[in-house]
Amino acid sequence: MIAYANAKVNIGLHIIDKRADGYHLLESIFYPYPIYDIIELYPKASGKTSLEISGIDLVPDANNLCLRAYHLLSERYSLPPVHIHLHKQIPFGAGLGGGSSDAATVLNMLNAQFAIGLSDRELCIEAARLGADCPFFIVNKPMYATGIGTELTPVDLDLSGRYMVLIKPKVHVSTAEAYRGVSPRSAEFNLIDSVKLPLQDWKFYVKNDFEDSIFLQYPEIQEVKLFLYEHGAVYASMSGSGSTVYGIFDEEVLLDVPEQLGTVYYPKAIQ
Ligand SMILES: C[C@@](CO)(OP(=O)(O)O)[C@H](O)COP(=O)(O)OP(=O)(O)OC[C@H]1O[C@@H](n2ccc(N)nc2=O)[C@H](O)[C@@H]1O
Ligand SMILES: Nc1ncnc2c1ncn2[C@@H]1O[C@H](COP(=O)(O)OP(=O)(O)O)[C@@H](O)[C@H]1O
Repeated sequence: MIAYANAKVNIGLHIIDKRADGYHLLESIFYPYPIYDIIELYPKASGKTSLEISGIDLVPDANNLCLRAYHLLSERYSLPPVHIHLHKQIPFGAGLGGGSSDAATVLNMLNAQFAIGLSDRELCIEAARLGADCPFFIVNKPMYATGIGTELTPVDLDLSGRYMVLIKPKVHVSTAEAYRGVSPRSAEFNLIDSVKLPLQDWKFYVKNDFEDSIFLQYPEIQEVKLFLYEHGAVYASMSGSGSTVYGIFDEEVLLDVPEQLGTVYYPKAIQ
């Protein structure tokens, strides 16, 4: 069985409070983005569950979210061993949720392959054990996320007529470290109302609270945002805890991105 795991971007992100266990309460819009990891999974007649990774350089250790997703379900449903081949294309430490997407995709694949019969709602509960971003990838439609990111409500936001480009600076940002650098505060503007405004007004109202502290630490990420505005983006923002910055354009663009700024990603259909 082969499946494609897409990325996400965060449209606005307010960090509202910090829980006693250290997790933060937030509001954000999670929006699917069409770049993909490719996952092949098949049952093995014998031996142990194994993971092989190609594409972007990521070492296949026991903490890989593909394996954690397998072990989560195999403990409860005594699944046979499987082999997983992850072809990694979504950059990590990028705010694109690639690891969470892989995990959600493996949960979906196991559920189908072994006819476990879990509903999407039940899969979301399992996914939340693997990461706060993970349930979103089970639903995989534009969602207004609250709580620690696991409470999801469909949101009426359609950017399909626009063109979104990503630039991933060379630096990786650790999510846990990024959360340690922010101070929660009540949101200045209501996010759901703000995204109903014309796109050219978003730059005044749709904010990612991680930007201030991350831009201070990594000015090269802010440079990417300025580059996107200078090259015609109607709206640009860092995604999640970074380091990727996306720009939304009125029409298709081909950007001449200086090598030192980072790697550019254009939306692409599954190949
Ligand atoms: C910031 C966001 C925005 O969508 O995405 P990324 O930038 O990572 O893609 C998410 O909140 C990331 O979610 P996810 O990457 O699944 O986080 P987890 O694995 O659950 O947690 C990693 C660490 O981040 C911190 N964390 C995570 C979520 C949250 N609401 N509050 C937190 O404080 C915790 O320190 C936790 O140990
Ligand atoms: N399948 C996976 N793909 C990417 N990263 C993974 C995976 N499994 C575990 N990780 C770990 O999770 C970290 C965060 O990866 P990822 O979720 O892609 O980025 P982000 O949190 O920036 O969206 C990586 O640095 C890596 O150590």
